[in-house]
Amino acid sequence: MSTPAVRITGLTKLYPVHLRRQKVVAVKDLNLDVPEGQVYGLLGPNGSGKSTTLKILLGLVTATHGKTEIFGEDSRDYHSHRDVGFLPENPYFYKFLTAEETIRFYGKICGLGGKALTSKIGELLELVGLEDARHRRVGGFSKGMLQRIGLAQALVQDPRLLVLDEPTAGVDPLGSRQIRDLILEMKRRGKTVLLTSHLLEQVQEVCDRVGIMSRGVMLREGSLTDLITVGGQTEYLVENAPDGLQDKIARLVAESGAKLVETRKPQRTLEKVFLEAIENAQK
Ligand SMILES: Nc1ncnc2c1ncn2[C@@H]1O[C@H](COP(=O)(O)OP(=O)(O)OP(=O)(O)O)[C@@H](O)[C@H]1O
Repeated sequence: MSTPAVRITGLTKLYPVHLRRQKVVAVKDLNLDVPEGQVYGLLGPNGSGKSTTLKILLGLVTATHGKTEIFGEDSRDYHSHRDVGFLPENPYFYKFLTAEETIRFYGKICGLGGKALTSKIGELLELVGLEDARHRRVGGFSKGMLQRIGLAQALVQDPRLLVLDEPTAGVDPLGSRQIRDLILEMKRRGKTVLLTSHLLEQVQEVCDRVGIMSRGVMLREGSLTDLITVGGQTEYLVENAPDGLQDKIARLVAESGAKLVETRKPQRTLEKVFLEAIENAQK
């Protein structure tokens, strides 16, 4: 089997509590693999240890026990970070810089420069849909625009692994749709994405694998399809059903000894209705 993009083995993190002897257990004996080329969603309620796990992986916080690897290298070694782009939970950007200057700033930190960086900036602004805001100061950006400029900075050195902490938190449905489309585009380009979220429907749309954490412990983990498929049942979707078909189907099902559990009209999600209404109004 190929080396996973991320491997976390027996990870535990205890935070000291000021003036107390007992410690907060933020992460407890966590194991997970993120296969290369997949989108992995780490889910859990507030305080379940998601951000701590990411911070340890990125070398921003030290682990109490356990091992974290990026493409087979110990992630405490900063060389392993050359292939990683990171979008923190609440990214902070210099308000007086424009979108272009912001990406240039991060590009230079990553050792890029000259014409290569200038063309990279154009490419990234187009990718995240901010070409029109190229010369606008980031201080006036909406939350959705800030997350998109955050994604652009995470992509500046063309990393193989993207780590996104709550990429759509606080973003409206239209903005979060754009971010999800970008995540899928990254996957199409062969990148691996590890993200955290508590917006479950959104995770369901983009993730191949999911881990559910609570109080630092991994409760469930696996491929999204395995986790959400209801065993022993089959759904049929029929278009233009003539009168009487439903009764015939019910009879056939009864004759076969199976049980017809439910017949219902398919529904669209409220999000789809919302996005359609907004998009039509913008035409
Ligand atoms: N620097 C710190 N010092 C002490 N305790 C901390 C520190 N950072 C996090 N914790 C505690 O560790 C636990 C896990 O926090 P963490 O931020 O990793 O959770 P999370 O799942 O990312 O939550 P959220 O969804 O709110 O971002 C919480 O109980 C939190 O209070």
